[in-house]
Amino acid sequence: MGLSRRHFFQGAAGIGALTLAQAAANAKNSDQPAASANVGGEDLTIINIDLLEEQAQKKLTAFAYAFVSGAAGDEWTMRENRRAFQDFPIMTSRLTGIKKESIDTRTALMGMVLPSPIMVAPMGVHGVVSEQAELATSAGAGAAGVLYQSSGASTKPLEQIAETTNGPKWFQLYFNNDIGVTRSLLQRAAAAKYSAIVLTVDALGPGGSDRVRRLGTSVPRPKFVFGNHDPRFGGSGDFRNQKENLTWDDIAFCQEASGLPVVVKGILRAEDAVQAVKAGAAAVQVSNHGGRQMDGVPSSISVLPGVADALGGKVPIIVDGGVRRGIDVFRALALGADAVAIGRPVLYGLGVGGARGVRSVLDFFNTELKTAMLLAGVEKVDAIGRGNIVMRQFV
Ligand SMILES: Cc1cc2nc3c(=O)[nH]c(=O)nc-3n(C[C@H](O)[C@H](O)[C@H](O)COP(=O)(O)O)c2cc1C
Ligand SMILES: O=C(O)C(=O)c1ccccc1
Repeated sequence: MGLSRRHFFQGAAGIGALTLAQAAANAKNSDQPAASANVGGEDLTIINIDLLEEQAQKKLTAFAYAFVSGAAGDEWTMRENRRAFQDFPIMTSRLTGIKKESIDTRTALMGMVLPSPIMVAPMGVHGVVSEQAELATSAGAGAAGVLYQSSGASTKPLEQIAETTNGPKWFQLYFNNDIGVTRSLLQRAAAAKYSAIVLTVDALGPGGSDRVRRLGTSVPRPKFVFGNHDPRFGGSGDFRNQKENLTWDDIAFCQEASGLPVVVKGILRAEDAVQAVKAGAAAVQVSNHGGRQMDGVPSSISVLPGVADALGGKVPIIVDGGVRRGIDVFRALALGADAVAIGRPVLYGLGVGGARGVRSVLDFFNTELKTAMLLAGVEKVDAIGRGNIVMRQFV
């Protein structure tokens, strides 16, 4: 099997294959992150993410740590998100003549060229972790040159977040029962120059966990603030009034109301991925919400190859869940992802080191990814493919 992967396609309309060179020519976002202003906090030396989590546990309030680290039920899916990477050992190529300086992580995605295939997954209420909340997280992501997926349930309003980051950004939507509220959020996201809508389809609300419940009233509980719905910031509606009975038609609504491409987040089943594209999705995000909604569903990485085969390169695939090492990013790319989103580690970085802590976490992943590419003998992200994995399950 060859190592080369499919070309990238732009949008659900199938405009055609977009090579890296073409995408670079079209790119709205520079492939070099702009010099970052006002990135506060503290640079962190990250040995690994488990050690960072230990530091975060010491520094955060008991509630904040339980809220971020927890997952639904017995947390089997959350553990499985990490364990299942081990089902896919990496196959390397030797004597390739590739050297460190020529490793190129640039990634063509939805008409942009990103410096790396790593992005920040949408997470609600960063205010629970840090006073500056999403303003610090998004600034840190921008400084690292990493795309920021901004949660619809952010503490700060989406406009303020957009002003703070100098990097590319997508807006994640929790579809409101009140269609007027949903339309207004979509229009605000477009006006604030988010370049895609991420429609989350796997969640009913904030993820509860036994870790949070067992704290009971023994610890202070912050009030969740939802900046996008706060009338003081031009918002309306109640965040909790979320539409449970989403249908395929809601994808087209998001596209039409915003004029932006729609990424459907929370897909596990290959048939759902195909249906999402038929319904107008410009990309699919394979995810189980970090195991925070339904426990017992499979890990993201285990279902990724099936989704990739079913979509056959028609639209880009983003994957998230349990990514804690550069080699995890590498494995996800090899199994068919075009980009990889990181969740909890980013909030641990925020809690321990503010904006600079976030940048340190993202730099850690980028550095580890480059090392993995060098050691595997692959020069470009686009050339990472199934040939880089020992396919024990899928031969
Ligand atoms: C504290 C927290 C809040 C989250 N909030 C959202 C959210 O608002 N919207 C959403 O689509 N996903 C949300 N997620 C899920 C993440 O986008 C992502 O799917 C998951 O965290 C990835 O797994 P990882 O944490 O193992 O990297 C949240 C996850 C965490 C940990
Ligand atoms: O906790 C979550 O996983 C989540 O999606 C969420 C939703 C709303 C507010 C905060 C977090």
